Amino acid sequence: MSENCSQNCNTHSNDCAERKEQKTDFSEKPHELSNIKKVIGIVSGKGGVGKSLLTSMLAVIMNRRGYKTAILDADVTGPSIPKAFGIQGKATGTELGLFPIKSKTGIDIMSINLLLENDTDPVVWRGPIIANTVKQFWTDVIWSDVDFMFIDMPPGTGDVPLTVFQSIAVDGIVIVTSPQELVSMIVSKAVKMAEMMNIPIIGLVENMAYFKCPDCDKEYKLFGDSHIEKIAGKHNIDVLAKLPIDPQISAACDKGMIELFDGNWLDHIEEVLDKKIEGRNGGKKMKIAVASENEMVTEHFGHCENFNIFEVKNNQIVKSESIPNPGHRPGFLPNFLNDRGVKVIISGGMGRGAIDIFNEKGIEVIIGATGNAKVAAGQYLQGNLKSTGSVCHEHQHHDECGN
Ligand SMILES: Nc1ncnc2c1ncn2[C@@H]1O[C@H](COP(=O)(O)OP(=O)(O)OP(=O)(O)O)[C@@H](O)[C@H]1O
Repeated sequence: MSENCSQNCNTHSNDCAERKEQKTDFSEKPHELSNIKKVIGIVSGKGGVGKSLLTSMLAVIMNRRGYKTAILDADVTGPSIPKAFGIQGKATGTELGLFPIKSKTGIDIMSINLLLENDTDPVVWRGPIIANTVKQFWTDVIWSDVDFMFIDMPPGTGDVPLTVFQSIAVDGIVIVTSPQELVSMIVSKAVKMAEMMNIPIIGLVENMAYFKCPDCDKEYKLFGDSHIEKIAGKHNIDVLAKLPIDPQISAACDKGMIELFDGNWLDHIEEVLDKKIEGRNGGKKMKIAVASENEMVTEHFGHCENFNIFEVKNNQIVKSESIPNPGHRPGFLPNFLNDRGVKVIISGGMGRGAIDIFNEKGIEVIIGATGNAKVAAGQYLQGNLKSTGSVCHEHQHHDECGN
């Protein structure tokens, strides 16, 4: 360290070797017992356009198709999800965390209304508390295995939705509008917010687009002609669906029977969400390193013989290579693997020091693994390999395990 260094990088404009990078990553990890594959946020420019309805419908459709589905109701000041699903009970918890409530057809739901004593109590909290509540729905709720989580986002593009986007790793958003809104401006704002957050936009849904006369089947555009295609074209995004105003829909919401809704407007959504959205380990490439003795997971991370590196795409191993351990010096191996793009390290055992360095670099550490390295990597991708979390303290392992 230079002799002039005050260890406060803000007081100097010059770059120096000791300069520490400012961290701007506010993302929070989900509860360690949650294994959530894809997270879809439903956003709108303002309240009352059908955001909760669309969130519910998407969850119902994906649940009908056999996916494990969950709804995180982040619309804390206007929570309408429990009512639409007819949920009366209250959420429970243990010292480990909170449990969502299962709907009649098995959709896991968490909402502020499942925690308030009286669900007609207004939530008159300020923005930071609301944002924090939503964060806790992500970090403190034990969601277990979820294929698709749908988040009913707080309305608008202000402070609260922004904080939610920063803390929860959303894989894509669906923007819902209605024709009477100032659609163009609202969509532009939502698109800008998504771009700022670097979140893919899955598409637009126009709600209340028309009313179909039950007697003559004629469609009436109650709010005038739609400009949704033009707006979508301007931003190069897809129009996923146009939903009619349908008294049966509002009746289903009011009676808590949204799970029985009938309509084919969103039938193609499985294709869009399953194939086109990159999940946590989805379309993005990533690498898993397994500390090994040849083909087998080793107990001793620092003194392993080789690292089996598996390249993953669409949650599948697409390439395998074995690289020799370049040698063990404290703190060296985490940097060595990080430089090679490794995002997950699997080992039998590891010292606290090495675990901390990996964690600082955002690399997930799985310890306690045994057996064949490729099988272990495959189990991890299936969500079946959990870290025992056991740190190696034994004196004789001190050096071998990478302390
Ligand atoms: N296409 C539709 N046909 C009939 N009723 C609808 C339709 N879309 C929404 N509604 C009704 O309009 C009301 C508002 O919808 P919803 O709660 O989904 O809006 P929102 O955007 O989530 O609003 P908020 O942000 O205020 O919660 C609900 O009673 C819902 O049943």
